Amino acid sequence: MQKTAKLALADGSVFTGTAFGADGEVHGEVVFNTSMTGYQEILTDPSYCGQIVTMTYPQIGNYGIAPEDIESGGIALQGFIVRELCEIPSNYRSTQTLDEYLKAAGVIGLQGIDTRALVRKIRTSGAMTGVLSTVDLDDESLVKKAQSSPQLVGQDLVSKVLPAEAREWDEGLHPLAHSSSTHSLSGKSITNMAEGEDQAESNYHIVAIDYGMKWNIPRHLKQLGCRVTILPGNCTAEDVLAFNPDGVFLSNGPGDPEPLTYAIETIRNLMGKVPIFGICLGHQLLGLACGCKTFKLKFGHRGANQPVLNHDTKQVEITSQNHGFAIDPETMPDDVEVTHTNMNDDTVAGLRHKTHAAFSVQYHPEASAGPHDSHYLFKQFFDSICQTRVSS
Ligand SMILES: NC(=O)CC[C@H](N)C(=O)O
Repeated sequence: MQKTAKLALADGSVFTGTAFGADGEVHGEVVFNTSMTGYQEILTDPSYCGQIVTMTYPQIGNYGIAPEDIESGGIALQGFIVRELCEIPSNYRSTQTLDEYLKAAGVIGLQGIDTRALVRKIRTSGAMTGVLSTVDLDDESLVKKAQSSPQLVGQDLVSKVLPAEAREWDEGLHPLAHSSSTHSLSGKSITNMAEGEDQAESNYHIVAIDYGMKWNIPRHLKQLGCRVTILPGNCTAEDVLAFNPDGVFLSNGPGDPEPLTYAIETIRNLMGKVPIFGICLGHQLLGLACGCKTFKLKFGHRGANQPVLNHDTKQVEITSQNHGFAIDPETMPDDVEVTHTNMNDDTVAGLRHKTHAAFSVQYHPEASAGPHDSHYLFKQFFDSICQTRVSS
């Protein structure tokens, strides 16, 4: 028998549909993602911690769940909303339906609502807090709860998703993830990433600081032929330097970057000592460590077709994105420059320090899911590691 679920927003609107996944009640910031594929990677991206995610693509679940496609140890988002759930997936890699997956993970799903109307509301009014419930179906009570649930701004959500301890990462890219443009088709190494250098020959060591990292990032770092050590996002600069790394990577992660003062301090103490590359939250934290400020976007960028202009090459990259905050260019000090711009709204999509080897992007070159246009950034990081080693 079908069970009712409801989503109430802080502006008083209520959407009634059918429940799938687990039963219960959650609150969170309601956001939308425009990707046509990649729902499994979205579900397991820790950056969605504290959020209820709506997919704009009308049918979700049609290729099921494949264990190789997870991006972290579990699902960090609060709830998942689709127009239509596909209950009979067709995919030789699938081991479970989306419904079964959410049930097992204890995550509430809602389907059968007008997701276009919901998205238009968010686009017009901005991301809002909401409550998703299968247990309380009283509109008035749900709206009250939505209005009194906490805002994302000012919260440290990284502490909820960072790993408990350090570990080594040994997995390279999945053979299916190799693109012909940047990776050798033998699946052995990234031939043109390190100018023909074979994976096994590099002895560089990268420390990746994990604020809720998507696993396709260390897969890419490993594919560069480097030793990869992952440290929890609350590590100090001394913890990092104790490994004597050749490069430091700053990961993606959930929520507002400004409250993460411990992470900003660590990065500030690493700058100038070791090459740094940051993605998404890592980009925002690098910017904050350089003296920039961040602000909250009206409804954020979440999807797999965001156009970004590379100022060096004048080329446009189509990128995968998931963020609700951005660097304020007005606050950028003189020793920092913008390298990439989001062409939809002219927000900062990449920056670099003019004197230290440190650069970052607001988007996701590891894709997963999404286009592979920006894979070159991993090579750029590798090159800056090589150059620093040669000149030191
Ligand atoms: N994917 C991410 O790292 C997101 C960064 C940050 N939490 C934001 O929403 O802007």
